[in-house]
Amino acid sequence: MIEFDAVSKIYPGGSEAVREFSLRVPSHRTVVLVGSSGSGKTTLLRMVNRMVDPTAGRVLIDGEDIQSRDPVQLRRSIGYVLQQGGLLPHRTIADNIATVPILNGMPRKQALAEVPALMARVGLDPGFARRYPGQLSGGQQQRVGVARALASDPNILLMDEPFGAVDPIVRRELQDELLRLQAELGKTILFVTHDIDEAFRLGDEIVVLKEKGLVAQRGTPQQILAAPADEFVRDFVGVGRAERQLVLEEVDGRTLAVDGDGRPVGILRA
Ligand SMILES: Nc1ncnc2c1ncn2[C@@H]1O[C@H](COP(=O)(O)OP(=O)(O)OP(=O)(O)O)[C@@H](O)[C@H]1O
Repeated sequence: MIEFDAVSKIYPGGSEAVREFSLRVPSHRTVVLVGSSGSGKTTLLRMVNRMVDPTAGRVLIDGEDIQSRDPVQLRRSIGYVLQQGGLLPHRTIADNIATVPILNGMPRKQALAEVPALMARVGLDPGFARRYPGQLSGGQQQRVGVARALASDPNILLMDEPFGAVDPIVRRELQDELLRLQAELGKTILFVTHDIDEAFRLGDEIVVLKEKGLVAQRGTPQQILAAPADEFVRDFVGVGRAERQLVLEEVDGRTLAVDGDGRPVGILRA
């Protein structure tokens, strides 16, 4: 479990990124922080692996205040996936994926021997192992980023807009892949996005943030969609958007769901 206990962050220079934020991320769950640019999402995520230290408050992992943990050791024990993959361009895919296990002291040969299974796990052809990141598509690079984050089998995965730089179709594939992986692996995932649809797809729980990490609402996707806490959440979730305004229509004896623009989006199961 990850616990934010009234954390605040004022960056040197005076910019206040987060004000007294508290949250529990239960083990084996996916919690999504969603909010517009500058709401403090990345700052909060980075507090978990001590890339950012709070100016006030505490972050605990399984009950232990991480302020007492060595930041480098801590970072290597947590998977971290970034929007641009963060891959080393002059190292092969295999070397990129094996980086953390090797840093953790695993013999290089053994770490490299585990690469094909990791690649297969994220839906990548192990034949790509000898290629370089620039030879892969954006979506494939993101899969490498996920494989690298999983390589040392961390309990916690931090994901910062990991699918933000790929086109919508690939994005959807990567989301499906993450759902499949999570059903298999049961990691504790803290996921950051500004895309509410992505949050709805992936999150067991969603935290909608306003500026400075102020929580507008938290809950399951169902709770947030059914009962947005205020005007801000209504707007953010797009309750009034045509594609969220479904009505049922009878056509040839079957019941279709039709959106606010009249487009059919689904059919009720008999
Ligand atoms: N290293 C830094 N130094 C000073 N100010 C910073 C730093 N990092 C972030 N900030 C400021 O803190 C606030 C929150 O930034 P943060 O990146 O956490 O938000 P975010 O919700 O992740 O935004 P985005 O979606 O644009 O990444 C912003 O006002 C930003 O300008």
